[in-house]
Order: sequence, then structure tokens, then C-alpha cells
Amino acid sequence: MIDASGPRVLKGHGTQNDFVVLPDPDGTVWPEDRLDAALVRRLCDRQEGLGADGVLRVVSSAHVPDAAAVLGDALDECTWFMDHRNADGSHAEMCGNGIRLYLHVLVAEGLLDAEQARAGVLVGTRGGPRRVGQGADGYWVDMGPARPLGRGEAVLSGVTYPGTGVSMGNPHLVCLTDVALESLDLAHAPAVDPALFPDGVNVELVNVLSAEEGPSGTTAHVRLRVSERGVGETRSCGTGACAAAWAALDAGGRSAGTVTVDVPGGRLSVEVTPGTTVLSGPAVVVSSGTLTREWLG
Ligand SMILES: N[C@@H](CCC[C@H](N)C(=O)O)C(=O)O
Repeated sequence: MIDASGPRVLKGHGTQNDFVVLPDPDGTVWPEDRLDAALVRRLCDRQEGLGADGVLRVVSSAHVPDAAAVLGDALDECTWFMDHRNADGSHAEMCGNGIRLYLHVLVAEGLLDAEQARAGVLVGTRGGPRRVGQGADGYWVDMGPARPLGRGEAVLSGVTYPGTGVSMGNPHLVCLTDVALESLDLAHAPAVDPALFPDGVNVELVNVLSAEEGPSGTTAHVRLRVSERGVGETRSCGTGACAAAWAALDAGGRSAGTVTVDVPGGRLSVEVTPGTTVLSGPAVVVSSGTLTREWLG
């Protein structure tokens, strides 16, 4: 018989940006020295482990040593903390697809009342507190305002793509281009100026398909491919979708609008206002079970 008495684990995704989710409510199952970068890499390895773009540890903020420093006064309101790791083991400040899945898992695991999820709760992240909730057909997260980081460029297969740096808590370089996205080779991360992005950057290549004024304001439609810091090309990036939506509107001289963002793994919606950015989209739990003692070693 397989000894499946190891720690509980779930696998899920948001628009095919996939995650291994590790419930650890009181911080005793996966302390930092156990969930080290090497173990994160093994979990995310698509041959050796479960395979994923990242890991989400579901832990209460009270059991995250650096939570107070990043959450400040919001610490008391953030019962839960999304401890996110990229597939290479690095920490990221924020993850827009991950936080929707995180809320879904909190409810599915009985850690949060479904009514509270519908009302919206504040979740701690390394990028600060974020309000996330369940809507009629998916999940939404209030990401806060996009913060411009200045102009930059990405070099891909010898071609230079001018872009705009945008922080959504984590750094992005959004390159608006007319080049057909299918033709791009994202097998390797685009080269960027390390002086502009000392902590690395997620790079989005974006086609603006439409942008128009209607009775309820500006609507736009974009599509993107993304090369994520700490991962490589993924099929979606929630924070990247927000950065791309903001940059597409800004390029047309607008500071607000509703943007449909098509990613290889599905569709997201982003509502940009001068004060904040709200991302909406699906979150799916694919499986749940336990890690085996054999694999953990
Ligand atoms: N895919 C995520 C972003 C994950 C973190 C990113 N790779 C980084 O290092 O900043 C999303 O959905 O936002």
C-alpha cells in the first residue's frame, strides 16, 4: 500500500496559471526551512513533482514572521496570508490568479465561510493587503492602483520591443505591439535592463484589439502572452493582465475603462479606475489529496 499519510495538497488554476496549494493554517506543516526553494522547485517540476507555475501556502497571517512588516495596520484584518512562491522557489509580492484560487481553497477547505467569501475578505500578501471576493461567475480581487515605473524595453529573438514598466505590487514590463503573438518565441525570457528592474520583471507582449467609447465609458479588448519572472512562459498572469489593461488604456490617453484580456489559458476582465484596479476571473480546484511519504523522502 502507498503511504499517503503525508501533508494535504491541492492542485488548481486560474485561466490555466496553475498552482500547488499547501494548506498550513497554523504554520506547523510547512515552516520556511521545510518549504525551502528546492522543495518548491520539486513540487512545481512537471516530471518529478505535481507540476505547477507556483506554490501557494495557505497560512494564517499570525504565523508568518514578516507579515506585520508588509501588512502594517491591516494585519489584524488579514486573518489569512497568501504565501506565494514562483516555480523557481523565489517569493513574489502578488499573484492575481493565485489569490482567486486561494479564496476558493479557503472555502473548499472549510477555513472560510462561503458568505464571508461572497462579501469579500482582506488577504495578506507580500505586496500588502488585497480584498478578494466571490462573484456571480468567478472571483474578483481589488489590486490597488497600477503604479508606472517608467519606460523600458524587452529584447526577444534580437528584436527590441519598447514597453512601459508597471507595478501591481510586483513588477511588469508591458510591451504593446502589432506583431502576431503566435510568432513570438518565449522559450527564453526576454532580455531587459537590470538597472530598471533590479528584482527582475514579468514581461507582457500585448496586442490591443480594440478600444472604444460607449455609453458606460471606455471598453477595450487586448490579448497577451507573458514571460513570468521565476517561471518562464505561463498561460496566464493576473497581475500581468492588470498591468496590460492599464498600459493599453494609458496609451490611448485614458485613466479608466473596462478591459477584456485574452490570455492563452482563457479570459480575464479588468476594471481600471484612477484609484484602483479590479481583476475578475475563474478559479478551479482540479484535485485534492496528500503527498506520499515516498515522494517526500
Ligand atoms: N502569475 C501571477 C504572478 C506570479 C508572480 C510573478 N511571477 C512574479 O514573480 O512577480 C499572477 O497571476 O499575477
